[in-house]
Amino acid sequence: MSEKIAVLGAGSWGSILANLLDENGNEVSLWSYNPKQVKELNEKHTNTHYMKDFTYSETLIAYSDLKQALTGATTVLFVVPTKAVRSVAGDVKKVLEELQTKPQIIHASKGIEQGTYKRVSEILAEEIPAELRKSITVLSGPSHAEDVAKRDITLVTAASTDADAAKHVQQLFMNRYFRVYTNSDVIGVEIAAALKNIIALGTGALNGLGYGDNAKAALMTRGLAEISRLGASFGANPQTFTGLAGVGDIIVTGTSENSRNYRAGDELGKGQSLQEVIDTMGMVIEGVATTKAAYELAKQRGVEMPITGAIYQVLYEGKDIRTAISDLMMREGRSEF
Ligand SMILES: NC(=O)c1ccc[n+]([C@@H]2O[C@H](COP(=O)([O-])OP(=O)(O)OC[C@H]3O[C@@H](n4cnc5c(N)ncnc54)[C@H](O)[C@@H]3O)[C@@H](O)[C@H]2O)c1
Ligand SMILES: O=P(O)(O)OC[C@H](O)CO
Repeated sequence: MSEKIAVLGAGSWGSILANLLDENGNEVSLWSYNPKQVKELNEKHTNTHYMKDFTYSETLIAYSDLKQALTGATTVLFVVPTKAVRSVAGDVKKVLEELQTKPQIIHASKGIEQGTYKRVSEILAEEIPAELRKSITVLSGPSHAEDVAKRDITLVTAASTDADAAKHVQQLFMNRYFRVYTNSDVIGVEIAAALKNIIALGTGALNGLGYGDNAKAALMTRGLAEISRLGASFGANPQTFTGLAGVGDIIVTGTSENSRNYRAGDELGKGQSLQEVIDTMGMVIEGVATTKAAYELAKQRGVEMPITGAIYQVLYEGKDIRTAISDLMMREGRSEF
């Protein structure tokens, strides 16, 4: 099967997924709002700031003009940071109406919108033409761009309320190193994907402070418990949190130097300020904004999320990390389940 696919967002993940789709035999246009990046991708087939030492397929074409990128596309994949999804989707809507095309919509972003607390598929549903909403599919799971760039084995899930749409995404992405399952639980997959970044900030901080594996395993396990509680309050399927988007992604993000969230936490643990960490990363650290959104959302819904609350206090209220850890540890004893 070969298609014309437009990938929107040429950071680490967008550019590597675009390259994978190209390798799978599709005609891929990669859109970035940064003309310098487009020039580098087309002339040198590199994207040095985001993927050091990777050479992209010569048939992958980058565009800074959205209309050019979307022309003829039967599938559109959004991979911009969550904070940019609404504005990019609004622009996409205008172009699609002009082109009179009706592509399938996929996204691979992991976050929750500030203020509205919307998941990415909800933002897209509000912004794209109404007839495309049903096709929205989320691609998520334990997947660092750096590993996919090496064609290392990666398993993810494609979640949609439309089974045919999820199946289509599975077929588009599957290859010898990239295996895709389908899932109908969009809510659970998106909540798990967004909130695991908060926990990775935490395990990174534990690492920076010199804590060991026990502490990180504890944080990931109890972190997933509170993520599942929030998911349940929205009607998510509890099984989703035991799957690729849940436990899988919390392991990969919460233990790896490839994770920007983990690395950011590590630097915080070593004593850098949040602003210093953001300034030096030069790439999106989704967990920072998601911590605020999840903290407010949990309060609004009356869901108990002590770890998220502690990380919120560290990031947004200047609480000392060691005090936050000690306060969590000294909470009243309770039953695990
Ligand atoms: N990097 C990974 O391994 C990975 C894996 C799975 C999911 N994700 C998710 O994918 C999303 C994108 O992450 P990434 O790693 O590619 O980020 P990145 O920081 O590497 O790149 C982000 C890209 O978005 C562009 N961008 C930023 N603001 C924009 C705006 N307002 N309008 C248009 N474009 C804008 C940047 O120019 C850049 O090209 C995030 O939600 C992330 O959680 C990343
Ligand atoms: O680098 P991070 O922390 O944004 O994590 C990347 C992916 O979400 C891992 O699955």
